[in-house]
Amino acid sequence: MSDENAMTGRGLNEPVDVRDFTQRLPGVIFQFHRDRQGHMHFPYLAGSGTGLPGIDREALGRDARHMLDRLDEEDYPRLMAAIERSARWGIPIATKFRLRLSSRRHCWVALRAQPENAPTGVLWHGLMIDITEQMIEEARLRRLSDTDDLTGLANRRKLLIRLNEEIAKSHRHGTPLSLLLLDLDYFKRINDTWGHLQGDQVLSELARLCRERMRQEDIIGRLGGEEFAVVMPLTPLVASHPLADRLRQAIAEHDFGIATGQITVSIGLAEYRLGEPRDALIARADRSLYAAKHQGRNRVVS
Ligand SMILES: Nc1nc2c(ncn2[C@@H]2O[C@H](COP(=O)(O)OP(=O)(O)OP(=O)(O)O)[C@@H](O)[C@H]2O)c(=O)[nH]1
Repeated sequence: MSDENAMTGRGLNEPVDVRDFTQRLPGVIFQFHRDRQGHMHFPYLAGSGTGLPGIDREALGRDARHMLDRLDEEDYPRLMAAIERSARWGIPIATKFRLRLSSRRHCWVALRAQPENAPTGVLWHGLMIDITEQMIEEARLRRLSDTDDLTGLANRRKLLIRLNEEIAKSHRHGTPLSLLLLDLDYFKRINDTWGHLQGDQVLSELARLCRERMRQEDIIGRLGGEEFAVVMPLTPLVASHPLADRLRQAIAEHDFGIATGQITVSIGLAEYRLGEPRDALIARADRSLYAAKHQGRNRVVS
């Protein structure tokens, strides 16, 4: 007998009280049945890990709706499709979903299940584990990898991903899309005169101003250094130009804590042309920005 088994006083594979054992599992093991009419229930459900709070397990033995009704709206159709695929092709289900605990709280559940054809329909054998903590940690790490440290804006990587998505939408629906590139004027001078820390503060304050001035659906990011970008969905140039100019003016008039009028920005704008590659759009906005610098700064060029 190993040391471990010596502790339990049992030999390996000696009979255990299975009922007691399953109730102590840090998860739920189950059988899930769907009959030919589509009625679903859990003939077997045991374990303690996934609390299924507020869900009566007895009731699940009669009708799985008691749990399915608590599924997050987005996850419900996804899980139903996974069940359908699994039943049709005999492939395992491997997915995760959110269960509503209250109007504002939910938990995440990972589900694995193996289907088997039964005389009455399809029977799955599976397990569910609460993965809420892992999902929260994952979301925290994702936020970190998407966010610019100094300003809290989307970083370059995230902004380019969002730009790709908006270009795809614009391409599909033929809707307008503007890209704005913004660069602080003579920022080196600000750093040299007031110090790098003050420079950092100007960048954070500028980010705050952009967030305040732009619309909820606009995506604002810091491309790096003193260069920022705003992706403006559903916005043609005729609309984005006055918006950009109002932003430019607000920045020029803002008190950044150093002499007002010291901080100005140059802005380059471009509107997406159907079928144009992303980098061509960026290059056109960049050329406009270069022209704004060249023409004397503190201006918008499209
Ligand atoms: N404080 C601070 N400065 C930064 C940061 N990133 C880049 N910079 C500074 O931004 C300055 C950019 O200088 P340049 O590229 O010469 O441009 P500029 O002085 O803004 O001149 P124009 O763009 O031509 O108007 C440099 O001094 C960089 O050190 C940052 O995170 N914090």
